[in-house]
Amino acid sequence: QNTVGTIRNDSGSYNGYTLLYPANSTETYLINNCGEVIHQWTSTYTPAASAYLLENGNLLRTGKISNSDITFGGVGGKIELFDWNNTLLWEYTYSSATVSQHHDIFPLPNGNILMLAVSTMTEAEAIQAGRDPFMLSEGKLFNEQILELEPVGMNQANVVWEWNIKNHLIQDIDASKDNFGVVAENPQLLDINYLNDANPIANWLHINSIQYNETLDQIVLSSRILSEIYIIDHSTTTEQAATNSGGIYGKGGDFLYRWGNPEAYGKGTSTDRTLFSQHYPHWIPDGFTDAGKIILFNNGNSRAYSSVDIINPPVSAPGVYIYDETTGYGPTAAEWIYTDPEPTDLFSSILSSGERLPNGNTLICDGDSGYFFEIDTNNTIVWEYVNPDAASGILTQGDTPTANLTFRAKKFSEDYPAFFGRDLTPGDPIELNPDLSECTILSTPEFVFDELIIHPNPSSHILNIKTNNTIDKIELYDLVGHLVLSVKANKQIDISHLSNGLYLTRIISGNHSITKKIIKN
Ligand SMILES: O=[N+]([O-])c1ccc(OS(=O)(=O)O)cc1
Repeated sequence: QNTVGTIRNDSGSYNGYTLLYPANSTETYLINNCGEVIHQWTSTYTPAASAYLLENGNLLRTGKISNSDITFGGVGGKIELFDWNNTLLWEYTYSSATVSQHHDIFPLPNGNILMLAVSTMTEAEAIQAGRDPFMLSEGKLFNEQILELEPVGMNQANVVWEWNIKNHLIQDIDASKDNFGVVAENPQLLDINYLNDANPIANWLHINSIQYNETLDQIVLSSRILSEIYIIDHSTTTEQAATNSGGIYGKGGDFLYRWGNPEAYGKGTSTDRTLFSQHYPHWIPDGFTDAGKIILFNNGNSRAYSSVDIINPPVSAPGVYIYDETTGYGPTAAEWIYTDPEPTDLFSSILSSGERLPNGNTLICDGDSGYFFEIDTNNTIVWEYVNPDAASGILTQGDTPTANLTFRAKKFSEDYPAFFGRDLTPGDPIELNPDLSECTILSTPEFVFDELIIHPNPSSHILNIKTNNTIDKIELYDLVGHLVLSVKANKQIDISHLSNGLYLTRIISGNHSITKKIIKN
């Protein structure tokens, strides 16, 4: 039995490439299901927490730089963008005595980057914002902010949008302050004095994730300490985002939705909690099982087991969340919950993730053990991998792993555009003295083009090929296998000179191809 690297690869596993960015390592790896390294990037920094492989093959990665003033787990301060060949294209530093990037970022479709950060409120500012003066154990309080960065040059950015939690607070202890009000009547605001039984530290929210839904133009955040997730509008201007009006949903930067701990907004008690220091809430992508719902890793602090949960927020229209004056935001419970058959056998108090895969499997990262596992639709474990790149260095097969934490696991399909035209020849596994005797890459499912349509068919003259994938080459074969036509990078071919009959059209994209029948008439 292997102790690190791939532990299991059964026939039901999803055959793709997994991005691995160990928390204590400067390396980022792309591995196949046997744990063989397909590609690797090297930074000078360990990650703040997250990293992303972009569709163009670039790696966008957070980095941890030292900051003696802002020190909580997940503090980074840096973002780096590498191309496929590990050339640093851009870097950005957001770190000082009073601000820091931390945990997560999100690459937007337009090339901008959403960045999570804290900025320090002084004791006086916190009290002016309604914080109970007895709840300022560090003499400061962190304002959580989101900055949208438009990269400029090699190491600069324009901040093109901004949101700050300090503009969306409420409190019921000091009527002399502007934001005094009834917490239970204002679920769109955050009670600055709700501690959820935590110590009154500066990092009172510990936001650990930012994810984005392009269709809705909404952002979902996750607070580890308050055990709540929050959805806000991204369609606002920066000015609107500081208020309670404007944007597609008309609420400015106020919460559109919150879930996990209704006690936080006066709609329940601690027994109504459904989330426990959760991580990585994100919308399941279109085309996947449970698309549009929110999946997350529910770490389970204070209940001592972790789960992966899917919730389906009730809406009256897309992105418009139903609020019940008595019970608050629904649903009352998650729609799907995965726990280990022996629930306490899966427990990670920090980090971690769960994500749906294209074939309906679910990939789970037990972060504090650096353990990735994939379950099929019957909850059977079909793939297991243990990160061998630990704080002490690269582990050897057979070692008992320690300090090999991982923030998230993300598996990409073989047809993810980043892989087109790349050399994906497997190298060695990461671990020393590897043992792949039990592992084979079991299946190479046919490459699926994203909605490939050939029309008209039959055709006497022109064939049009409609697909979002890049077409590198089109080949036409007759029924005895002779190549009769070969066209480079085109979405249209002229077949008027061919004799009538049946042909096979082979469409090539990177190192994948698909073959379709067409009729010339
Ligand atoms: O040890 N860390 O690197 C670490 C610990 C906690 C942490 O915050 S959490 O909310 O993601 O668990 C982030 C990073």
